[in-house]
Amino acid sequence: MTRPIIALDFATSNEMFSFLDKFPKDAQLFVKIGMEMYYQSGPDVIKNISARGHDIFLDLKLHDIPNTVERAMRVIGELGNIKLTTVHAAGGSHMIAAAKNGLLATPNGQNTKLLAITQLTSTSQRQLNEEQLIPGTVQDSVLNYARVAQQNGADGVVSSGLEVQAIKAATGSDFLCVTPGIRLQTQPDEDQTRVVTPAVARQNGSDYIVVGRPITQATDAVSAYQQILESWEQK
Ligand SMILES: O=C(O)c1cc(=O)[nH]c(=O)n1[C@@H]1O[C@H](COP(=O)(O)O)[C@@H](O)[C@H]1O
Repeated sequence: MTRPIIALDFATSNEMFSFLDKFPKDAQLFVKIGMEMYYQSGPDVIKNISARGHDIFLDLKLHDIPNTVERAMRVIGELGNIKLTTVHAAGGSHMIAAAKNGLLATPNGQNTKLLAITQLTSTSQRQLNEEQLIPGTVQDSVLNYARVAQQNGADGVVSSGLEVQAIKAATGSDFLCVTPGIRLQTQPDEDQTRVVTPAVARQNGSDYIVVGRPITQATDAVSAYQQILESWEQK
């Protein structure tokens, strides 16, 4: 069983560290550093978190021309201690392949798994058809991106839990499915549109769930984490 990944979306590193301090000192968490923390604190935040023994998902969602992404991924690879990192699949096959090459170019990056974002969990059917002008269902688009990602060297994808069964059927069980947009039934969706509970993510075959506000904004963060963990581990 993997641990739920906690999205550390905080405005300052002080806030982030006081959140982490609520957990027992020997708790080995799996945490996600996104744009907000990384733009603010840079590589230091990675060093400080891995010094505490936590595993790191660095989620910068790169989306640029292949050369730029390859060079940026080389820098991410050199940071070391990054288990998972992301690009947008919409950047295309050449960009995904370049991202993987960038990681493979550094010894540390060879241990970093590359994930492609398919359709963000905040994207609705209407936005897909009317704003992105992509016809068909969200699942069709997610599956298309998952195939392109797999064919170009990605190790997995990020999608909603609603699409995981279909992705696994199309790509095989080793291709990682990472699932944000996680909410317990009683929790508000906020800006997410394609949400599932941890239990449903597990039943559908997700390898990892990513959970932010339901834990980081809870009055009792440790018990909120426990509740998510129990739902995730439930058969
Ligand atoms: O790449 C991601 O992690 C991601 C992809 C996606 O499609 N949807 C999504 O919500 N995320 C991230 O997952 C986290 C979800 O946060 P909460 O909605 O607060 O649980 C945020 O850090 C998002 O940036």
